Amino acid sequence: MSTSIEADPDLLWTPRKPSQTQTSLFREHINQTYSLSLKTYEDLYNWSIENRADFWSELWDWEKVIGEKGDYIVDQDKNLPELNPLWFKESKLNWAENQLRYSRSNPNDIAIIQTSESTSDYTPSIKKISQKELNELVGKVQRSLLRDGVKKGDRIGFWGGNVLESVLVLLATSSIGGIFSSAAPDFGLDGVKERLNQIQPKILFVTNAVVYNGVVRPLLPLLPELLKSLKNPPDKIIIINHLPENLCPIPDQLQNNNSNSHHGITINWDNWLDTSISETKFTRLGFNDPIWILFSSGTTGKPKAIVHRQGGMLLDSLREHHLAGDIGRGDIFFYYTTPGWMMFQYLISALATGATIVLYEGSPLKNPSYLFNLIDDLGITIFGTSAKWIEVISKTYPKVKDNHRLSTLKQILSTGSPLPAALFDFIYENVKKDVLVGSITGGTDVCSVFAGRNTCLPVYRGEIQSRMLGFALDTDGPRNHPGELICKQAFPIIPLGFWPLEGYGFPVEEVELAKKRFKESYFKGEEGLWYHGDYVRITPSRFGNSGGILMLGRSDGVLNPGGIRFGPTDIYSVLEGTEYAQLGVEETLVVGLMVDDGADEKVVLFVKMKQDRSLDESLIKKIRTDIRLARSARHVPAKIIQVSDIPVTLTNKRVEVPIRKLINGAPISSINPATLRNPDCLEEYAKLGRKMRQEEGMAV
Ligand SMILES: CC(=O)CC(=O)O
Repeated sequence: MSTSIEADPDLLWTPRKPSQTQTSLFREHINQTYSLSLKTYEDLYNWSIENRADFWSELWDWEKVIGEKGDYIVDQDKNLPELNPLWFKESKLNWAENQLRYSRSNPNDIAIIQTSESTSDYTPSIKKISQKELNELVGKVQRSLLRDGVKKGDRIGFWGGNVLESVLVLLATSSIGGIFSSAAPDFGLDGVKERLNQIQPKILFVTNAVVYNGVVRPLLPLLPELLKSLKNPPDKIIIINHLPENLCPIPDQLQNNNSNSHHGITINWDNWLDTSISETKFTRLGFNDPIWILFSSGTTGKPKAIVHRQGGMLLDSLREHHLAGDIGRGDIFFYYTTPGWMMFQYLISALATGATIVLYEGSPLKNPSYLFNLIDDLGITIFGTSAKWIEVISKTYPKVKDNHRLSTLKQILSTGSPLPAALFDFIYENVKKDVLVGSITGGTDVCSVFAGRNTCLPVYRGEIQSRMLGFALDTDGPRNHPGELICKQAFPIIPLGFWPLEGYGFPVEEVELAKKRFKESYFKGEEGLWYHGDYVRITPSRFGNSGGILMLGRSDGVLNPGGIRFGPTDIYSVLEGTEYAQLGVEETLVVGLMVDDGADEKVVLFVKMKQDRSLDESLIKKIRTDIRLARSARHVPAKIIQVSDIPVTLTNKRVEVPIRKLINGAPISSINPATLRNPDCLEEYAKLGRKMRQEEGMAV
């Protein structure tokens, strides 16, 4: 451990006024309330997990949650393995009421800015919606849903772009106690079908089209086939004209039903919407009532339909945005996402802090300067994206700071995959020096962040700043060694389960199967600890930060050649710099091939090259040398093979686990193609697997 903060070569950024941050002020408040003398973030973190009931209760008050808290928080002693205790059992609240709370106190503040990509014949205008307008719009959607008989527990589906209406539908659904679920425009028909068939929405909203990479991509032509394939189709389909109708006309099969009457199957948003004006009314519900269903990008079986609880989602998003992130009124918060990713919910929940949120629909990369211009034009203060986007920018648009002022920008958040150390350097050298780079991790399973950005702490190269308050995170191995990320105590954002939950009219066998699958997915072993599926290392505590986190890959993608365990990221990070991009390397994937009857494994590196470039002997030699020098001889892949494509999930994550299974002999049918963006490439891996197994003298 370094003795002085300035002497640490990995230190990249320090907060200017750490004592003024929400976390430090909260620590002072805890000290006063409980007569304690917690001095550092680490002290507060330890207190928060040793006194969970007090922590989450204090958080409720600190964040001025609207609702009745009640006396019961959680039974601290009834921990995992009770698996999933109820929290705040006596409380009553409404998620949407809390998201819209600034519409009463600050009606003229801008709540949402909506912007979209353009095409050669379509230039959308930037829309700004005030808090008051937002409340009234949600009220209109709410009344229209109620008129259509929507009630507590009904599922409402949304398929389409990251547009204002998606937020209105989510808020209105929650105001009534409905359960929201959305799919992105780029999910193929099978992906949408699988989701809708599981949850059976009463009403489905669809945007007529989206623009991506300058091209109009209509969704309506897919709708007739989608509806035909649903076991239990929605009562109504509401079409949102995100693009002008002349650019994407309604197909004939849908035209017939498109009437002003509310009995048709498909109705245009404008015809459906109740236009009378009055404020939204909120039904207060229990903390543990469901709010939305997210789908995990698991690659075997049906996607897991994860049900989250409204109180947990509200309280923890305030912990994340306001307490850890100091986001509040005056902030303009952008996160690049689609409604098919949990970052959509992450972005929208920042409304409860009073910040303005920015919705962007379109490709983030068609013009790499576009989003940086947006930061300057809108005065964005918090900018969120994926590690992949930062990597592409570092290769295609490296001189960011020469072209953009970025004077309002305070934080850059990154997720989706680990942010390698080289990309921290890229941001600080080429984007902005005085900015908090927050690599954040959590995911669909918790719909929040377990470890991430923290405004009261320094940023160290390659590290996630801290474990978040209230989560007893650890690894299943010794400290400072890589291990699986676990949570040792129950927390209020454990999902309620997988859909269907009990009590919603689904067959008992389906409910029981969902319960079993849920338990098997996260709670391993006798102790019933929460296994998050990530392979990580918690670094030693530095300057009171409770230890940062290094992400090493998905835990089941762990490599173990000759008994040396390491994550795929150890290899990716060596090959991710500009040098390899210039040599033509586009993407890589690393997995283990089982040898010696499963007693050992060989590391196999698949490389996708840019068009017209090939993986020649000299490049293979360079890869081997660089990995040996940067890591160790044990990390050097035994096989380095060029492939035509690297498989990714619908949310663009590389999939080590199914490819590992495939090359070790599992059939292609064991992988659900609807969960992948490019399932056509699986055949190539199956063939390569057979060839490699033959070379190793195994039966194929
Ligand atoms: C916060 C996250 O972890 C988001 C994701 O990568 O799915």
